[in-house]
Amino acid sequence: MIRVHRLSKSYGSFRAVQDVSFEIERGEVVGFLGPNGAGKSTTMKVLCGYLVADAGEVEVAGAKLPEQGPLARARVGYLPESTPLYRAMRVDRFLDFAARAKGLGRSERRAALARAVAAADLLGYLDRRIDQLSKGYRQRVGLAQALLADPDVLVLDEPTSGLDPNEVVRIRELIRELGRTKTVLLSTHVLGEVSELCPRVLILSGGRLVADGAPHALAAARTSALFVRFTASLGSARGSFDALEGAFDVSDVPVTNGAALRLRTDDPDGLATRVLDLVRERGLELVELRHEAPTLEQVFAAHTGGRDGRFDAVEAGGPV
Ligand SMILES: Nc1ncnc2c1ncn2[C@@H]1O[C@H](COP(=O)(O)OP(=O)(O)OP(=O)(O)O)[C@@H](O)[C@H]1O
Repeated sequence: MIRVHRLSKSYGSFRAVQDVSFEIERGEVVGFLGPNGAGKSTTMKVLCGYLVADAGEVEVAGAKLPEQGPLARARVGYLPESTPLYRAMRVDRFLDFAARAKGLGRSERRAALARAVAAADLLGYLDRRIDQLSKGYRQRVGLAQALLADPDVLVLDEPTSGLDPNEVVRIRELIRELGRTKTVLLSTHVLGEVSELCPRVLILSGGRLVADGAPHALAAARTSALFVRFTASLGSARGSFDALEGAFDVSDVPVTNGAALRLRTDDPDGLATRVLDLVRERGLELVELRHEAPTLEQVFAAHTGGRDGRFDAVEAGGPV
């Protein structure tokens, strides 16, 4: 449904998107992550035919870009970061206007409007002025506008940004519903939203694609840790943990009773076996052994130059 090959886009001499490639199959719901200024909106605008790439090949819903820009705009539903709504207009008139702009004929418009209004859950609000709606409802109007031509592909740029928690929940439900029948590319800064809605994520950083995969697979590819707790202090056995094969960054974790360690590792299963052997050998009393997998936040940070996903007591749930 979406094929991007070596896409680059600059603003003047500033390279906003560099050599980005990915493909999205029909029916996928994909999260598009990246820090501010990573190039997400720029990529999305190119996909929707609103910006022309400097280099690369882009094909969306069968439309080649930029050659078939009008076709792409008809086949892709786009919810921009700040929805350009004519706020003094009534909802129904705005949607009718948007449907005309998409080239829908009179008879098509009626059906398109009814379908989009139902999908965006806007019934009962059609005669309201847009500027009298809450931000969540204005976002629904934007969503209805994106759905007018019944597109196969939806590109949603931070659809829940700035909404109150109830509205966030409702918009996420709508997106989940739409994801059953459509291909969705969703940019967001809310990692919980991605975990909830997207089986796959793309992470952009500094204009480059730095990760592509299922959140759990990306997490599995990162360094994780083992947390081990004992009834009593380790005494002379402490040094043996530093020497365990596959353990690095062995750190003491403050606990109220006994002793605890966090061992960073790329091989949690193998290391757990060696920890248990050592415990037996040294006659230690173990009260807890658990694997701490990296969270999506840590994966994101590691890929985008934030904190590198190191484990400390706070990230791992506070002192034990
Ligand atoms: N019209 C423009 N002219 C010049 N620079 C621009 C323009 N639009 C975006 N940029 C710059 O390009 C870079 C990428 O911007 P873009 O909006 O694509 O990032 P983003 O990942 O969507 O960020 P955010 O999460 O803040 O929306 C940023 O540094 C931005 O300042």
